[in-house]
Amino acid sequence: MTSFALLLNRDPDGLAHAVAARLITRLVDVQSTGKVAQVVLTGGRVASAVYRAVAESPARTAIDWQRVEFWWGDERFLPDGDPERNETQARDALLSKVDVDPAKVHPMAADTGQGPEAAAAAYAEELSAAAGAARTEGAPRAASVSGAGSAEGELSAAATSRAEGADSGAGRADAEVRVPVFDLLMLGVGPDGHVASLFPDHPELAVDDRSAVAVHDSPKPPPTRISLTFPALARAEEVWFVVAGEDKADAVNQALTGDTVPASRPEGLSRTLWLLDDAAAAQLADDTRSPRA
Ligand SMILES: O=C1O[C@H](COP(=O)(O)O)[C@@H](O)[C@H](O)[C@H]1O
Repeated sequence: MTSFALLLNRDPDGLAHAVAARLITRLVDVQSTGKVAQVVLTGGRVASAVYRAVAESPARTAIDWQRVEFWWGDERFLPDGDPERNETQARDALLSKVDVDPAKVHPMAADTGQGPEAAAAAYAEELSAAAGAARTEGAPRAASVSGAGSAEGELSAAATSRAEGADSGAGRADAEVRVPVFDLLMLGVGPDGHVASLFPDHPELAVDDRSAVAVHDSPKPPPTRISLTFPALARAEEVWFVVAGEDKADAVNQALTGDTVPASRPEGLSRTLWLLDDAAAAQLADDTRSPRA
């Protein structure tokens, strides 16, 4: 079972700084075990504020940025360098400010005329290759449901039990979903309860045979996107939802009290955190609330 916590902060700025401090600590903790940290970034306003806060924190020097692998949970399918791309925002706010290894930064492809389906397939290939590399380097940090021998050697007991549960479904459709085990997956939530670029009532919610998918007709601009699928989002040790603003309060309440919105589905293999500002938590019942971040 994943452990679960809800942590509040007064305003978006306080939230961003609190999440930045946690992010630095998480990366330091993962690296202290000798691993290259695998992080999945999200997009949006709070995420950018978190990245800026990390870049501005003196504690950022505790991280060996060359030993962090960066992935994205979703992307707005736009030309390279477009300011609306999640990649552009993360590069501007953080990745250009610290000494990352360019080979370890894995943006989803920009729109170069190849089409979002090809771009999503290429991302799935890249994830699969990274999962394979993790296995051959002797650090079995790969998650796969492709058979009983899948490499969950370093997963927590909870993660192992979930991975075994998944493995037991011989012949299931998600047999080809192969991604590294992410140490941290950050997710925003839209006012409609979308997570990554998985929108309510869209067909991508049901995709379970790939790790990345093209998204069309997104209700939030731009209409064309790429997103990790739910099976891929399920391969993270820690999932952090980072949400600010009154317009998200209904979606947060729905996600935490039922299974009516996409954001209710992702869960960390070992830990799930909901990191909210007071406005985003406004509709939660008092007994759902817990200590401040
Ligand atoms: O379009 C997107 O929006 C959501 C939330 O963004 P926010 O600005 O409302 O915080 C984000 O999680 C997602 O990655 C992004 O593509």
